[in-house]
Amino acid sequence: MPFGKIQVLNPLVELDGDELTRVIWQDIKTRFIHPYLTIDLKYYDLGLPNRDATENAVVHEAGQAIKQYSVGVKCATISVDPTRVQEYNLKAAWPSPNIALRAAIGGTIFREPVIIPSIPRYVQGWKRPIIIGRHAFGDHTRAKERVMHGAGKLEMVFTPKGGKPETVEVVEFDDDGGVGLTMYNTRKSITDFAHSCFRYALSKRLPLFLSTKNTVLKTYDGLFVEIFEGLYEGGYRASFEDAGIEYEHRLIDDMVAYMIKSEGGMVMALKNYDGDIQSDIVAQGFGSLGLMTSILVSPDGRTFFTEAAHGTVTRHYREHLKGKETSTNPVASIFAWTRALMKRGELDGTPEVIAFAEKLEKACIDAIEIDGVMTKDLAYACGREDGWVVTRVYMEAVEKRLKGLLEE
Ligand SMILES: NC(=O)C1=CN([C@@H]2O[C@H](COP(=O)(O)OP(=O)(O)OC[C@H]3O[C@@H](n4cnc5c(N)ncnc54)[C@H](OP(=O)(O)O)[C@@H]3O)[C@@H](O)[C@H]2O)C=CC1
Ligand SMILES: O=C(O)CCC(=O)C(=O)O
Ligand SMILES: [Mn+2]
Repeated sequence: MPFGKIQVLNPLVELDGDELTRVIWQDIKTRFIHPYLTIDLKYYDLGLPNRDATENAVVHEAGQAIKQYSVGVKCATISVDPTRVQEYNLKAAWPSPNIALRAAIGGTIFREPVIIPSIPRYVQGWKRPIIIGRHAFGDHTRAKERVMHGAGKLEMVFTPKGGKPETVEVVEFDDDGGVGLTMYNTRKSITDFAHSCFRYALSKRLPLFLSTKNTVLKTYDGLFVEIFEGLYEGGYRASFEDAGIEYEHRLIDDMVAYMIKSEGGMVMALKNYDGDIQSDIVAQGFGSLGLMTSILVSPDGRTFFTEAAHGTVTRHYREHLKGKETSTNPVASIFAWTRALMKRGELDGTPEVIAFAEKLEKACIDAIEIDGVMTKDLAYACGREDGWVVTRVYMEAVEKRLKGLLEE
C-alpha cells in the first residue's frame, strides 16, 4: 500500500459507551482508526457496567482528561431510568454522563446535519444546513425536583451573600400534593453561550436566531434575551452587518414554524431543553438521526468534544442481542471521530490528520451518493423500502472507498 500510518501528535480522549453504538464504535476503530493512524487514545469506558463499578468516578476522570488534552470523542451512553436500574442491577440510578461532561467543559453544543444530496429531505424545502447551538449548561439538566406528598407550601428562597433570605411563594398544595422543581442558569454561562453563538454564526456566515418563550418566562428567558441583545448591540452588530447577516430573537413557537417553511441556512441558539428536541427534529427532517453531528465547544474555544446526536439505539440493540444483523446508520458515530481528528489536527498543526478525516467523511458520503449503498433509515427516506444493507455491508463499502481515496 503506497501509504504509511499517519502520526497523530497529541492524545485523543476516547469515551466508550453502550449498546448498539458501542458495537459500532469498536468496528469504527478496527476498520478506520487503528489501520491508518498512530494515535494515543486515552480510553475511558463510560459503558454503564463500568460507570456502576467505578461509582461514576470514570465520568469525572474522563471530563478532566478532555480538559487536559483539549479534544475528546464520545460514544452514546445509556441515561439511566428506573428500568435500567433493574436491567443492569445497578448500585444507584447514576446521573446522565452527558450532563456531568457538559458541565465540566461548559460552552455550547453545535449540531449540524450531514447533507447528502441524493437523500431527499423529509422537509422538502430545506436546501441549506440548519445548525442548532444548544446551551450545554443548567436549566432542566441541573434542576432539583421532588414529589410533595400531601398539603403544604412550596417556596423558593434566595439568600444573598451576607443578606437576609428572600422568599418567593410558589404554590400552596392541597391534600393531594403534587410535583415541583427549581432550575437555574448563571449569567456567566448564558453570556458564554451567547458569545459562542455569535462567533459560530459569523464563522459560518449564517444568520443567528435566539429562540425562547420570554412572553411566558418573562424573567428567566428574559435574561437570555437581554444578554444576547446587549452583546449584539454592544459589539457584534457591526461584524454581522459586514458579513451581511442578521441577529434576531424569535418566540420558540414562531421559530419552529418558520424553520419548517424556510430553506434552512441559519444558526438557532436554543436553551438546553429546546436544543435537545430541536436537534432530533432537524436531524430527522434532513433524513435521519444517524446523520446529525454534534460538537461541544468550550467558552474559550479551546476544548472540544464530539459525539453523535443520537442515543445508543436500544431498539436495534435488542435485535442484535437476538443474533440479527441490524441496519443502523454509523455515519454520525464516524463523524464524531472525523470531527475530533480534525480538531486534533488543527490544534497540533498536522494537515495530514485533517486530510485523512476529510477523506473518511468523503468515503462515507460517496458510498451512499455514488455506490447507492445505505442503511435502512436512508433507504426509507429515499422511498426504497428494500434498497438497504446491514451496517456491516455499508461499513465495507466505506472501507473500500476510503482505501481508494487514500491511494489517489
Ligand atoms: N448523547 C447520548 O449519549 C445520548 C444518549 N441517549 C440514550 O440512549 C438510549 C436510547 O435512547 P432512544 O430514546 O432509543 O434514542 P436513540 O436516538 O438511541 O434512538 C431512537 C430511534 O431513532 C432511530 N435512530 C437513532 N439513531 C439511529 C441510527 N444511527 N441509525 C438508524 N436509526 C437510528 C431508531 O429508530 P427505529 O427504531 O425506528 O429504527 C431508534 O430506535 C437511552 O438510554 C437514552 O437516554 C439518547 C440520546 C443521546
Ligand atoms: O443526557 C441525556 O440523558 C440525553 C442526551 C441527549 O438526548 C442529547 O444529547 O441529545
Ligand atoms: Mn437528545
